[in-house]
Amino acid sequence: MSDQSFVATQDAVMVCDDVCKTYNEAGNEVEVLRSVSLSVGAGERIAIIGSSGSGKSTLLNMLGGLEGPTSGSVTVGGEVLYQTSEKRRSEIRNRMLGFVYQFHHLLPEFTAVENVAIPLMLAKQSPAQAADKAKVLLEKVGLSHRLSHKPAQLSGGERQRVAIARALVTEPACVLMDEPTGNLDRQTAAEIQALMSQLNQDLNTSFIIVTHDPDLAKKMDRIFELTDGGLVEITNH
Ligand SMILES: Nc1ncnc2c1ncn2[C@@H]1O[C@H](COP(=O)(O)OP(=O)(O)OP(=O)(O)O)[C@@H](O)[C@H]1O
Repeated sequence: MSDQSFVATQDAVMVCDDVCKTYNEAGNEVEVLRSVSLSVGAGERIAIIGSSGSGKSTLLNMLGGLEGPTSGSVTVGGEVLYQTSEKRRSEIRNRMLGFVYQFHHLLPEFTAVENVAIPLMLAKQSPAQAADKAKVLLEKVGLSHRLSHKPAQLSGGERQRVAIARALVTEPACVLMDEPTGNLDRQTAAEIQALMSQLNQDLNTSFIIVTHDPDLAKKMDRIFELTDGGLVEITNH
């Protein structure tokens, strides 16, 4: 199927409809998400907050196609994620979504440029083209002096910025971030926020961000809190 089959409508890049998630732990059912619904418009920036263990990562994984709900549906670019094949799901993820996790999962044997170039190569771009784009993104996150460094040669904040560059390099419709500025000092966190705003304005990228940082949450268009398994919108500012 061609890329045109991915539709990021004005109305919703992502829709999460009546999602429930229950884990079965040693015979006990643990209900983590209870009838969660969320619609994310193109260019919309959403913060998800909630106490530890409230289900934020579970929800983010579900929105990102990593873990199916017990019931309910998640639709990305008009396609119901967990009703397609695994192959199709990974195509949707690669084409439509970008991910930044707390543990950045960079490949240790590859340089910063190579780590950022990998999603483009998976999308069938030539290695030279992919490396060029990766360098541009690494410059944007302030790492032009670290292009050939491997993850072990980078600081925690630098690794985080490589992960952010990797998530953004394919210009995804929606970026999912788990504590994107958690390990960063104030100045670097502010730079990353500025980069997100720039992408949001230039490319209408949507962001869904799980965060404990109230400053970051307040900069988003809408804030939701996960509490007792439910997602409740709280008034910004
Ligand atoms: N695979 C699993 N099997 C069983 N229980 C799980 C599983 N994954 C998560 N849980 C449980 O679901 C609940 C929500 O976990 P989750 O990681 O989504 O919370 P969180 O809000 O992201 O927490 P934190 O802010 O501490 O990262 C927790 O009680 C956790 O123990």
